[in-house]
Amino acid sequence: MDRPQAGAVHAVPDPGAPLLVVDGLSVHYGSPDTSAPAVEDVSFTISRGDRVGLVGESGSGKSTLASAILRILPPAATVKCGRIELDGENLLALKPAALRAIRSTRIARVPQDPLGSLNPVFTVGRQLSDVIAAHHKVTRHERTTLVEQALRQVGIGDAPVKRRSYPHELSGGMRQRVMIAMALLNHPDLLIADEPTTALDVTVQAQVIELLRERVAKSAMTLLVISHELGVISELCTKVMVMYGGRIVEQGPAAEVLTRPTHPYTRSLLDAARGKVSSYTPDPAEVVT
Ligand SMILES: Nc1ncnc2c1ncn2[C@@H]1O[C@H](COP(=O)(O)OP(=O)(O)OP(=O)(O)O)[C@@H](O)[C@H]1O
Repeated sequence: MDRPQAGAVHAVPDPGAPLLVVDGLSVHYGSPDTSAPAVEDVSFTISRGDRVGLVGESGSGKSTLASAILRILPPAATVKCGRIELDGENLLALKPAALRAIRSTRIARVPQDPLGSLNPVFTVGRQLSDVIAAHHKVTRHERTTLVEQALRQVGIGDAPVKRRSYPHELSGGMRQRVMIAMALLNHPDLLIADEPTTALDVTVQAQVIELLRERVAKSAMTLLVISHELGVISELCTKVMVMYGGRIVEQGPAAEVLTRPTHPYTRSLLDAARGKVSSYTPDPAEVVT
């Protein structure tokens, strides 16, 4: 299945054109007057076909930034200022119905915790089928065929059996495969994978990374991977953005940032990934790029 037949026809995208533009974005939990920003004055552009990794330690603001892009920030959060545009459309100005239409067809997310993201009382097949039904007018029989194709594409061989399974009946790796299938169902322009392997066993992590790499390459999809692990980023991404304290402190091609980092925090991340004891204390005089 490359695209459900009954869907809207998108214009042929121009590879390399800006897809997501984030400009001067700041997010606070609580009042901007009394709370420190979780994301502060963040700007970047992701072009079509880019595979971008967002890396940084816990609490650096990665998930807040992803939630702001997806417009799923909790009520306590406020976007103080900034712009988020997808193909020139201001996501921050969209009404709920327009947002629902964009989610899963234009931007989709592979979550950190597949068990918490799947509904425990419905089979995985039913949940995949509902996502198709929300956006495409296809018969029940066609939906079943599409669901089984989607499961096979993520390496779930016995799809007719597995689609009848409830989430708790599947392994963690299998559940994450289902989430990837769900995210890819409507062929989004941008796939946001938020710590896609963190909840998985080490052996399964490698399989899920390989699956993501294969699916993204096959569909020439634009990818934003969020991870605190440089290994995951280096496996999947062509560009890297490094977050620290709510800011992007360094960004550039993965080959450069991961071999010749310019910011001391990125150097400490790389040292830690290589098993060297390393710590980073910000110097107030440091230039933030
Ligand atoms: N719902 C919330 N309410 C209040 N503060 C929050 C909330 N979520 C995140 N924060 C705060 O915002 C800052 C950024 O957190 P965020 O979760 O975005 O970072 P992260 O880099 O994604 O971390 P992790 O890798 O642990 O998920 C942290 O100081 C965190 O404590």
